[in-house]
Amino acid sequence: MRTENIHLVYFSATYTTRKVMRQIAAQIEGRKTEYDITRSAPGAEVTMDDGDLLVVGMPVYSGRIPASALPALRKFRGNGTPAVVVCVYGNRDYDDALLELTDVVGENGFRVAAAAAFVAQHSIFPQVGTNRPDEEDIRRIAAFVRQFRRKIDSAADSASLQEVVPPGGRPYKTPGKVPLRPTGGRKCTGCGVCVERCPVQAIPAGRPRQTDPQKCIACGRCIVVCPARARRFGGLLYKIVRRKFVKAYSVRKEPDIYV
Ligand SMILES: Cc1cc2nc3c(=O)[nH]c(=O)nc-3n(C[C@H](O)[C@H](O)[C@H](O)COP(=O)(O)O)c2cc1C
Repeated sequence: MRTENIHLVYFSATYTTRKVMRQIAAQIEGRKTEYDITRSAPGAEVTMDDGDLLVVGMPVYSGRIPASALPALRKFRGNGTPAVVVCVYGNRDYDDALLELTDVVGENGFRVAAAAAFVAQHSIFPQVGTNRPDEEDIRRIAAFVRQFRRKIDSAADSASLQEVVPPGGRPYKTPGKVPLRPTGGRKCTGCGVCVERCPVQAIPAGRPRQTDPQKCIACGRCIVVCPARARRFGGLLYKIVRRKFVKAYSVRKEPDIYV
């Protein structure tokens, strides 16, 4: 079957999921439309049909997909339309996230023909998965694209596409609340870039050194966008958790592909 309109939908706070999605996009032929749902959802539902292919990318947050991304993700509706789902995780585990993403996309009218979990630098503990995706990951991404293209191209129609069921359990694991919040330090110039780019409006406009602990999802966006490098995770708790985390999860993991 032909899929000439490629719709790339992703949530990406620190841009590694976006990097994976753009690598995928670079390997697929067709007319591409990118929807970055990190800070906002499309105003109206986006309905897909014949000739369309949905490719969705989500980071893994506590073994799940980010809860704050779900309302926007649910705006994309299919009509038996083929879809490919991708999770990007920080070298610990993707637990139930890929299954959850497959389920959500399936419930919205898509047939999930392929799924993959790729590794990227951990956005809270950058000493884990440092500089990934790397050259080897990019080769694996290209191989994944070749595999799902072959599968979709050789299917007579979407009804005959075999759907994938990635690993994971139902009910999905309950995500633990991450007790870490980035804050601004003395280098903060009050420019407001973090206030504007925070996906959940957790940084008060007049007081950008602070973070609203009720709203913050610890995504790390404010750290990577700060031009003065003034924001960071800090404090004793962070240092203790980081030491344990780096010790436990530094052995390199490789991507998993389900086609
Ligand atoms: C709140 C939070 C929870 C996370 N939970 C996990 C996890 O359960 N397993 C894992 O391997 N990585 C986890 N990570 C790391 C991210 O999945 C990883 O860094 C991802 O590449 C971030 O994507 P982004 O750059 O597109 O925001 C977590 C990151 C954050 C911010």
